[in-house]
Amino acid sequence: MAHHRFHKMHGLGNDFVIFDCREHDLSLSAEQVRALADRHLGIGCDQLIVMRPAPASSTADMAMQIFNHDGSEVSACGNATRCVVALAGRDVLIETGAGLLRGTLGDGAVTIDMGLPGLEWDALPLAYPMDTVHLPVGWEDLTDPAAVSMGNPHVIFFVDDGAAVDLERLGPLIEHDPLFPERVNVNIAHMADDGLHLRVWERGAGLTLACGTGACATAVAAIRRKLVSGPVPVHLPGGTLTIDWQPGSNVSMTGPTTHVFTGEIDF
Ligand SMILES: N[C@@H](CCC[C@H](N)C(=O)O)C(=O)O
Repeated sequence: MAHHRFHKMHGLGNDFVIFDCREHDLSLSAEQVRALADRHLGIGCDQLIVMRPAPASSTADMAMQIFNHDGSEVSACGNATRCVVALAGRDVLIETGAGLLRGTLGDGAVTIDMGLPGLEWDALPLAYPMDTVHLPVGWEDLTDPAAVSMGNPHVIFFVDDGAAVDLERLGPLIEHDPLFPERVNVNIAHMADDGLHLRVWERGAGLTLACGTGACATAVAAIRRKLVSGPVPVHLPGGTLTIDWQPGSNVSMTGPTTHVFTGEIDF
């Protein structure tokens, strides 16, 4: 049993438990992650984050490790990356499973250079070669999705009424479909005069109030379909992110972060 300090933070209500392990070691089993992330028995969060020193071979200032609520380790989390930059208190280059990401502190917001989106079928991956702008598949009324990797896999449905979609029922069905060998994050978007409106069923976490990589993937898919051009506001249940992307360039994500409290726990 050891004593651990943690930060509870969120980006637009997508909440995190963050351990700053830049100066000491911490290894976590999937079972420990699930226990800490549990909202009844643990601290509670959508994702658990570990800040680590950058590997000696890297030019980064630090590294971050990302675990979903279900204990699975994943490569990318946009909202948590902003929180980590806010905790660092300065502009930083972060080594992630999705590559090197640059975070810039702004006036009340953090901008992350999220890198190039993965636009080929095998970047997600999908089980079969397909046109990722229009996947010829559907689940009940949800048809004709797009697919984009932001270092993690996203499928995006453009619908007329996002609120009418039973995402709690369809989300897990699509997340676990064999078309997505590494499972998938499910994005339901609709276009409005003020930008894109988005709800996300996250792989390994379920319905969340916001998903940064989901907002990036959805903006990229909408721009590829020529529905919008960047920068585009993406409105999520927890608030708004601004996403910018021009074909061939990196995706930029800007949004707020909130530090809720600092706590201590023995495990
Ligand atoms: N909330 C995140 C995404 C977290 C990871 C995702 N659930 C996955 O499994 O890929 C974000 O803000 O991007």
